[in-house]
Amino acid sequence: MPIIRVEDLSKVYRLGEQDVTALEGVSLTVEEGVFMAIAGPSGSGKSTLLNIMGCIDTPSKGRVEVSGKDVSGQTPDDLADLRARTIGFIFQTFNLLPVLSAHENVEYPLLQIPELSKAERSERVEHYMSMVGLGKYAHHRPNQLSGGQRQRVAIARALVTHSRIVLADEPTANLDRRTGESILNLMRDINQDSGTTFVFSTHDKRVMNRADRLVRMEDGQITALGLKREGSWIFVQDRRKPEDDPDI
Ligand SMILES: Nc1ncnc2c1ncn2[C@@H]1O[C@H](COP(=O)(O)OP(=O)(O)OP(=O)(O)O)[C@@H](O)[C@H]1O
Repeated sequence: MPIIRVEDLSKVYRLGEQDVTALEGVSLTVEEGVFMAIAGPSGSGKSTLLNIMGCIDTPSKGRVEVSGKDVSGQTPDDLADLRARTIGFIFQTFNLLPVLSAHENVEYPLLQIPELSKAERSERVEHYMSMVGLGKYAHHRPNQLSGGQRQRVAIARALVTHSRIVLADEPTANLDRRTGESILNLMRDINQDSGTTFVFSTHDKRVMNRADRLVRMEDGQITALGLKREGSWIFVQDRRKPEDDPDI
């Protein structure tokens, strides 16, 4: 069963007197366990698509299913619960709370799960902090951590609720190349070890080439859909123009 399915999505933002079409007729199936990259130029709709798949934004038109459930009929409380228990987010600017320690940042989403005791929360936080290699940094505040370490905290925070899906908006954009690679390796290891589905947007060709599924976007539409087979991309839908980059 696909873990996310979107059908004929459109999103129009009203900006003053103008309508801006961010997505137009986007349909996509995300199978459980994939490591999927969404690539495309700035303004092509990558973040809008991720936000709608993660139920933090709603489409103007179209259908969104998460874990087989149509989310359009759900109340804001149901959606908050679905997000809290199923979906983790990672952002390019890390989005950690500056006044909280690394441990407290990771613990924060667990406060929305009332059946967990304080001891269970601590045990989970320690497990994920050590999984991302930050066991010794629990008491550091974000401004006492490097960019790569902050993104590791964000990864632990995304996983601590036992999310089956992690959506990451340009997770390596603010990191130098080596640190970005180590973050990507960490995400890939977690994907392979635990089967957690990852969908991430990127501009970076090296990052997209690490994926096993590739969605190419242009002007709010999907122009190509790639599957990795024995190290090469096979495109099952391809509406790219001849002047587009042939590699992606
Ligand atoms: N809140 C908003 N209000 C108005 N227009 C918006 C809003 N959010 C996005 N847009 C517009 O929608 C289009 C798609 O934006 P989106 O952020 O999804 O693109 P993107 O591919 O993620 O870009 P980038 O790579 O620069 O982050 C753009 O034209 C953008 O200006």
